Amino acid sequence: MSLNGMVALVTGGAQGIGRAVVHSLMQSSVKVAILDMNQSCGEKCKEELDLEFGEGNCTFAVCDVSNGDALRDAFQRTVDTFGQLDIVINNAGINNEKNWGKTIEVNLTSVIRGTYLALEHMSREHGKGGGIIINVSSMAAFFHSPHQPVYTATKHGVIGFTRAMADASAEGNYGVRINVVCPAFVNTALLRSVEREDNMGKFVKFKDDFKSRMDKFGILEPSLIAEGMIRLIKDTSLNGAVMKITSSKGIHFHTYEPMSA
Ligand SMILES: NC(=O)C1=CN([C@@H]2O[C@H](COP(=O)(O)OP(=O)(O)OC[C@H]3O[C@@H](n4cnc5c(N)ncnc54)[C@H](O)[C@@H]3O)[C@@H](O)[C@H]2O)C=CC1
Ligand SMILES: CCCCCC(=O)/C=C/C=C\C/C=C\C/C=C\CCCC(=O)O
Repeated sequence: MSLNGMVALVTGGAQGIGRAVVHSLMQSSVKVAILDMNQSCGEKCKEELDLEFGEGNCTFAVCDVSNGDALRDAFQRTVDTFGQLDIVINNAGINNEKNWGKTIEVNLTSVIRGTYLALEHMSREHGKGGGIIINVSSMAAFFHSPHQPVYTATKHGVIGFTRAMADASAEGNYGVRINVVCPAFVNTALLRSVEREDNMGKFVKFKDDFKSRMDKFGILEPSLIAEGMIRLIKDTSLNGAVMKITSSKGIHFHTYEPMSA
């Protein structure tokens, strides 16, 4: 499946996993709208992408995904600029056990809102031509982490929401495939927040235990997560898939018991 000419929107796309998938999409000739709340990082990212791929192939907008109106505007501006929307990656996430309410807003509520906005712009229900949504969860949803209970809860939530919406899309003939990716530890700024009391709150005292998990399970590069996402986009048979990415098994899928009638 060629992605040439498609338009994608990536939240939290200025650095880390988001930035890696933006780069992979642009290598496949996809035009990309990058949303991020980090202005300096986003501007630097766009400058570098313009140099590599030429101007006019990506946009950057400062957008806090937890602000519903701002997110709605950013989706609309993407369609106004590029004329269509085909791929949405709800990637922005934080790790903050101290301000755990914010963690729920960014990691779960904004993923739900981003999915609904994506459907407004892509679903046949709304007279649109279909598309692909990827929501970003974590292996923390499978190996619960005592160091980050609320982060873990949000990542469970993202999987449940995505699978249910994928079924709704199939049953409602939305023409939109909705999948979720669950990376293990990835070498990004987020991972380094394990050292910080203002992120981990009282759980910071477990940081050595957390770090020994990283030593045990290894740390992945963002490019591997981007590779997994491109597979989710290109494989038209995948809807409601839960992709896991770990050091020991690489890119693979979680399987569930079939639901009995
Ligand atoms: N790094 C890791 O070990 C893992 C990360 N993940 C998930 O991958 C996703 C991306 O994380 P990383 O690339 O590691 O983190 P990162 O910290 O390197 O990048 C996240 C980006 O999201 C942006 N962001 C944060 N809050 C935002 C908001 N409210 N509105 C808009 N942008 C916002 C940040 O400014 C940043 O540019 C997150 O959902 C994270 O939970 C999942 C598994 C492992
Ligand atoms: C500082 C917070 C950053 C949190 C980032 C995150 O989401 C990482 C979670 C990763 C995993 C959860 C804990 C342990 C399990 C890790 C990998 C299991 C791999 C098992 C295997 O098949 O090898």
